[in-house]
Amino acid sequence: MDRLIKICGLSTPETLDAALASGADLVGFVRFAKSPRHVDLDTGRTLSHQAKGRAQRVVLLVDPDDAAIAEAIEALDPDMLQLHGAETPTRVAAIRARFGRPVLKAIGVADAGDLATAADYAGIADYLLLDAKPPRTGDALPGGNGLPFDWTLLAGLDPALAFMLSGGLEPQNVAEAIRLARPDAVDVSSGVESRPGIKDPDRIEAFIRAARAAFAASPIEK
Ligand SMILES: O=C(O)c1ccccc1NCC(=O)[C@H](O)[C@H](O)COP(=O)(O)O
Repeated sequence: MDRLIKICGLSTPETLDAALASGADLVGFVRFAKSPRHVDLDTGRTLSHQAKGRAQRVVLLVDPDDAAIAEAIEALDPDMLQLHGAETPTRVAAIRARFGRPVLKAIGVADAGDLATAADYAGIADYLLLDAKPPRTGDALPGGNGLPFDWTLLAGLDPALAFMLSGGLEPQNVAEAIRLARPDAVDVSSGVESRPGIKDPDRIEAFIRAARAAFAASPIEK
């Protein structure tokens, strides 16, 4: 994972095209019925076909059973699975072994103790996504809440651990996030929307431009 930019929660051909034309490295499709970004299998199939060969296609699932993974793979043929629930290291390993797709495991971070949890997945998940821990309110989603966490916590992270950063990123703050947290990749959803679930092509383009410039200005050695 090397200086990559992921746009998550794409659900229309037009906004997917904006992400691809702006140079997104990865595009994410959410399979979570309570999300305003949820795509049904037919829509996901069409979008994934549109992105094939132009960006890595990621299907996001939350605590999926094997049947939910199988139907998502059959329809979307993703390059990667993003697990955004409470999947244990054992479950992540089982999913990798059974389905043979790389796994991006999301870890909610609110304090330094959460970084120890992240380390538990090193060598098990293919990639780690350090995201803001969702608020404890009843209507909060497991992710995609547009909330940042304290990026300075990541100073305590093993420098050898490659990770993707997300949570409340937007065109205006992604450069500062990259400077402080020194991630290998960044991921955004809410920060490139005009309202929940509605992606804004201009914000997508601005985010990718800002992230690219910040990565170029902040080389990392791992
Ligand atoms: O986007 C959703 O609706 C969603 C639903 C359930 C689990 C995860 C979800 N999104 C995750 C993401 O979009 C990102 O990986 C990440 O959480 C950043 O989101 P944001 O803070 O909105 O940029």
